[in-house]
Amino acid sequence: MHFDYVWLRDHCRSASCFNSKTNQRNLDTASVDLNIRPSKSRVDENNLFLTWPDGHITRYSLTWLAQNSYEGQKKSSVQPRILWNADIYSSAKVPSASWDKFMSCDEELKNFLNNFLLYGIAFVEGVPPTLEATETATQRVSLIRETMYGRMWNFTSDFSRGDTAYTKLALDRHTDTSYFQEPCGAAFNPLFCFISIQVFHCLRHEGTGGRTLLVDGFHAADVVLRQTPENFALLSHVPIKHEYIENLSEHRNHMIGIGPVLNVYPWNNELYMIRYNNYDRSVINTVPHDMVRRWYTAHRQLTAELRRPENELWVKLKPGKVLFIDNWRVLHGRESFTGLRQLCGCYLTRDDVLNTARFLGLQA
Ligand SMILES: C[N+](C)(C)CCCC[C@H](N)C(=O)O
Ligand SMILES: O=C(O)CCC(=O)C(=O)O
Ligand SMILES: [Fe+2]
Repeated sequence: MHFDYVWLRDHCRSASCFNSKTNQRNLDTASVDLNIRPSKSRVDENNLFLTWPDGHITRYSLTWLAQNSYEGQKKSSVQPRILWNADIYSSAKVPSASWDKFMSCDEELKNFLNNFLLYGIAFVEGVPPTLEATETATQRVSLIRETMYGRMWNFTSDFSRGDTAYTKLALDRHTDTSYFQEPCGAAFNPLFCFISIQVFHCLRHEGTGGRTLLVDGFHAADVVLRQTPENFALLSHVPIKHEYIENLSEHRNHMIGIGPVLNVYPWNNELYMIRYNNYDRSVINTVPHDMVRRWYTAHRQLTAELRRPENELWVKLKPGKVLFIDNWRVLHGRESFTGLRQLCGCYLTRDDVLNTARFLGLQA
């Protein structure tokens, strides 16, 4: 492990430098000489002690240093995940949470969130097929993220908005709100059918088709990384625009989100977000001419992985079965359909989902 002296001085956890009640730094970092060196140092079995030129003594536990070193972070992952194709997910027989227990028992919520973090999708069954119950279920997990689609949405194929989601057409796999600077997490109830973590809940459906398609974007990206690392690198470095332009008399919106298709933490190359929406991808003018073709080649390889039939998990959402989707990881789509099909759901704020998970003791 390597530590810089200025870093060590900045991370002093003594009472005068750090308020352990608020977990906030008291020390004014700008007052530390950038060339500071301790005048004395000492180690015992568990601690390192440094005495600074002004006489101030800092004690670091060796465990704390190991946990917080760059070398330690580089080797560990921020969030454990199980990458899946249809077979892996089905064989895992991941249980759905049941509505009553989900609402009343923290252990049930914890199991639900654990599955959600591991697989990027999770279900709650037995939810009343109403907007209100969907909202109640969602609030157990997170704050609801209000967007230009509203807080809770209740949508059907009435073309009430300038987007293909509001039709009976098939939708190929995609992530939602790729045109936001920070895409939502989601939930769907098929009045219901749920999606950001998005919630989809299919409230009712009379007719044919309309199954939901789910694909683990991280599984596909991982194959690209292992087979063709230079393509993974392109997709994780080249910024791309996504755009939503709606021009209806009651709804005028123009959203632009810019960022790479694959988003990775720079210190360990761990993937944390995929933005993939070929419908909403905008003009590519952020890429130098000599890179454009290589980017398309990389994008094609990712698309081919995402489209492998063995990676497709098809589910028929029934009223009462709420689907939560980590919209930063799992792509969703749907079959075309006939008849009446109504879904309600909402977007979630990712910070608040992770907050709930951490509160329950999960690594997130
Ligand atoms: C209907 N509902 C509000 C859930 C989604 C509408 C968003 C559709 C958009 N093309 C996107 O992919 O973000
Ligand atoms: O109709 C569906 O099942 C989902 C449509 C969709 O992709 C969306 O609303 O984001
Ligand atoms: Fe969508």
